[in-house]
Amino acid sequence: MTPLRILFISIEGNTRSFVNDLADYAEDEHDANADNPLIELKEISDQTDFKDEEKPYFTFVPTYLDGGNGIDNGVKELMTNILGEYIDYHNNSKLCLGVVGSGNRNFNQQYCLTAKRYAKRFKCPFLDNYELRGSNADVKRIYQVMKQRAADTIK
Ligand SMILES: Cc1cc2nc3c(=O)[nH]c(=O)nc-3n(C[C@H](O)[C@H](O)[C@H](O)COP(=O)(O)O)c2cc1C
Repeated sequence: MTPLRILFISIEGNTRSFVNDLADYAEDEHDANADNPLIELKEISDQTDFKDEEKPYFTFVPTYLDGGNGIDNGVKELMTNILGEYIDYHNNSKLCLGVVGSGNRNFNQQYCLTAKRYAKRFKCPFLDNYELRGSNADVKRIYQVMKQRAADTIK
C-alpha cells in the first residue's frame, strides 16, 4: 500500500514526538502485514522552501493562539502560521486529506482550535485530536483513522 504522508510543524517537540511514534507503529504494522501502509514525515518550519506537493498528505498541527473569546472569534495564530502558508501555496490544499490537531485541554474551548480552523479554511475534514505527546491508544486510533481515510479517498 502507498505510504501515508504527514506534513507537520512542531515548535516544542510534542508533535514531532507523536508523529515519530506513529511512524514507528506503522513500521511494526507493516512488518506484520505488508498491506499496512508505512508513514512518511515532512516537517515544515520557517526554513522550508515552498514547493508544489504532488501526493496526498495529512496535516498535523499543534495549537498556539493568543487572545480571542475562546471560540472562533478574534484569535490570533502564533508560531504555526508557516504551515498554513505552505498548505495555502498554489494547489497544495487540494491534496490535504484531513487535519489532526493537538493541544492542551487546559485551553478549554480553544483546545485544538488551529486544526479546526485549518480544516475549515482548506475545506478538508478535522479527523482527530490528541493532547500534548499523545498516548499509545492515540497512536493506534489515529493510524486506523488515517488508513481508513486514505482507503476511502485514494483509489
Ligand atoms: C503560548 C502557548 C499557547 C498555546 N495555546 C493553546 C491553545 O490555544 N489551545 C490548545 O489546545 N493548546 C495550546 N497550547 C498547547 C500546545 O498546543 C501543546 O503544548 C502542543 O503539544 C505543542 O506542540 P509542539 O510541542 O509540537 O509545538 C499552547 C501552548 C503555548 C506554549
